[in-house]
Order: sequence, then structure tokens, then C-alpha cells
Amino acid sequence: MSESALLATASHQLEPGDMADLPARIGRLAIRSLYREAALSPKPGLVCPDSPGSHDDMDFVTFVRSLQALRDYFPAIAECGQQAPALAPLQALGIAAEQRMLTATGGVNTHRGAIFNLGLLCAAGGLLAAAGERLEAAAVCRTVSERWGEEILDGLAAPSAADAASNGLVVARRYGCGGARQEAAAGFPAALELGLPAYRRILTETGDSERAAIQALFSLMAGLDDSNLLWRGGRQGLSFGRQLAAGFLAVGGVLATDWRAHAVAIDRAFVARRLSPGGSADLLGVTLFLAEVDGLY
Ligand SMILES: CC(C)(COP(=O)(O)OP(=O)(O)OC[C@H]1O[C@@H](n2cnc3c(N)ncnc32)[C@H](O[C@H]2O[C@H](COP(=O)(O)OP(=O)(O)OP(=O)(O)O)[C@@H](O)[C@H]2O)[C@@H]1O)[C@@H](O)C(=O)NCCC(=O)NCCS
Ligand SMILES: Nc1ncnc2[nH]cnc12
Repeated sequence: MSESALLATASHQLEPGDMADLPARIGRLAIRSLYREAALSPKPGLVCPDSPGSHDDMDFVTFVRSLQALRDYFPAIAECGQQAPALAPLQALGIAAEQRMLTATGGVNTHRGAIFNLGLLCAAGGLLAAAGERLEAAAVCRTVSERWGEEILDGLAAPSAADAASNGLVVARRYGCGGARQEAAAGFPAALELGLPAYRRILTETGDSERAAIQALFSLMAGLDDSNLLWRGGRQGLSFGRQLAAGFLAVGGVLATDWRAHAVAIDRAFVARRLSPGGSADLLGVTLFLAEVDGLY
């Protein structure tokens, strides 16, 4: 897929439709949500079109390449979900997608969390629609938790050798915090209770989907135990990130007249400390997906 085709997918207006092309439509929504997250600016310490943030091994082009490599994965996992599978077939698709991502990015982890989170949500969308149920944000999240939550947590109790060395599990052991797996197993409470209400409120008040997405990101950062902040900055890094995000929200967030300058200043503070809230960025992708999943089927 060329970058222009990817852009067309990302900006494509998604309409309700029938079952036949549902996996393709769910997949387009996943790619669109991830593209919107990557293209959003300013974001503290995160990769944006005009800045690599706190990263020296990836930039916006790396993210676009990664999305191009993932274009077939999301429809495939949505289609797999229609069979109401156990976790194992979904994991096989996720692991193969991770390999394609790593090949496309020269070994850089751009979308590991997204392959997991959005992959599960796409599968849940396929499952619900196949059962004749209307797609709706809370129902899709609940389906991930009810169907696969237990198996996801079983993986934590007995991690593979590769998993045991992941940054997320190292941090979970060191600080006793949750992470991507707990979030998914619980049905994405941070996206449903922090990201989505913030996004919807600002969209209703301003009609501006970019500002709404920035507000959702800061709301997630203020409330989440982001394992990427812990990995790079320890407890101090996490609490620094959460405090700055809460401070941004306390003075009005994106409704303040100087919100952009404030967000840019926070970005500089993150970059100066090499902090990057990758978990919050992933859950922003989830939030943007949930914001548009209602009525897709
Ligand atoms: C199931 C896995 C994805 C489990 O992951 P694990 O628990 O072992 O931990 P990680 O692999 O470290 O974390 C996974 C990614 O999840 C994101 N994340 C972090 N915190 C949270 C949170 N609280 N809630 C939700 N999501 C969270 C995060 O993704 C972002 O971080 C990426 C950069 O990460 P990393 O490379 O570690 O960071 P750097 O600082 O750059 O590292 P250094 O360069 O300094 O070393 C960023 O791009 C975002 O994506 C975590 O990365 C997985 O193990 C697994 O099972 N995979 C197989 C596929 C699968 O099972 N799929 C299931 C079917 S869908
Ligand atoms: N824009 C971004 N920058 C860095 N890490 C991320 N993980 C997910 N999105 C990201």
C-alpha cells in the first residue's frame, strides 16, 4: 500500500454496512485510528509528523511504514473473531503481525501495544457482529474481557522466555504495576472511562476532532500507570508525567486559549528527560477506534 493509499484509508468516511465487508471496514477503522494518533501534534515526548519526540530510533516515516505493514492484519483478526475463537489463533495472527512490523521498521517497536489492543478489539467486533449484535464501544470492550480476559492473564502467570524479557514485564515485576495485558483483560477501563469521555466532551463542545484527541491523550496520561514512562523514568518519571498532564487539564486543557503553547512546553519537558508515554499513545489509538465503532454494524 502506498502512503497515498494509506492516507485515503485513514481519511475514509466509515459508513454502516453489511456483514460481507465487515472485517475490511473494522480493519480500516483500526488503521485510521492509528494514523490519526501518529499524525496528531503536539504530543509530549511522542513521535509526531514534525518531531521524533524522545525517540532516537524512530520518526513519523517509521510509523507510516509500520502501518503499511499492518494493513492486512486488522481485517484478518476481525474475520478470525467471527469464529468466536480461543486466544491462541488471535495470538498467532498478532505474533506474525509483530514480525511484519519489525521487518518494516528495521526492528523498532512502533505498534506492539496497538497490535495487541486493537487486534483484540477488532476480533471482538467480528465476534459481536457474527452473533447479530450491534457494535458499540462498551460492548466491544466487554467482549474482550469476557471472552479472552482470563487467557490473557494466564499468559502473565506463565510468560514465554521472550515475553519475560519484555520492558512491560520487567517494569511490572519491578514496580508491581499493571500494563497492557491487565488493561485489555479488564475491558479497557482507561480508554472507556478516561479517553472516550474526554474525547466526546471536547468534540461536542468544539466540533474539533484534533483538539478532542489531544484532550483524550492528556486525560489518559494523567490517570494511567504507563509502563513506558516507568521503563524510561522510574516512579519519578511516571509521577512527573502524570502531574504535568493533570496540570494541563486543571487549567482548562484544550479549551484554554494558550493550550497549544502549554502542550508544546510539556513536550519540551518530556524530551529533556527522554520520557515517552507510549502506553497512553496506544490507548489514544484505542479511544479513537471506540469513538467511531458505534453503528459500524
Ligand atoms: C501481550 C504483549 C503485547 C504483552 O506485552 P508486555 O506486557 O510483555 O509488555 P510490553 O511488550 O512491554 O508492552 C506492550 C506494549 O503495550 C503498551 N503499553 C504500555 N503500558 C500500557 C498500559 N498501561 N496500557 C496499555 N498499553 C500499554 C506499550 O506500547 C507502546 O510502547 C511502545 C514502545 O515500547 P518499548 O519498545 O518498550 O519502549 P522504549 O522506551 O522505546 O524502549 P527502549 O527503546 O528504551 O528499550 C510504543 O511503540 C507503543 O506501542 C508497550 O510496548 C506481547 O508480549 C504479546 O503477547 N505479543 C504477541 C502478540 C499477541 O499476543 N497478540 C494478541 C492477539 S491480538
Ligand atoms: N506516536 C508515538 N510515539 C511513540 N510511541 C508510540 N507508541 C504509540 N504511538 C506512539
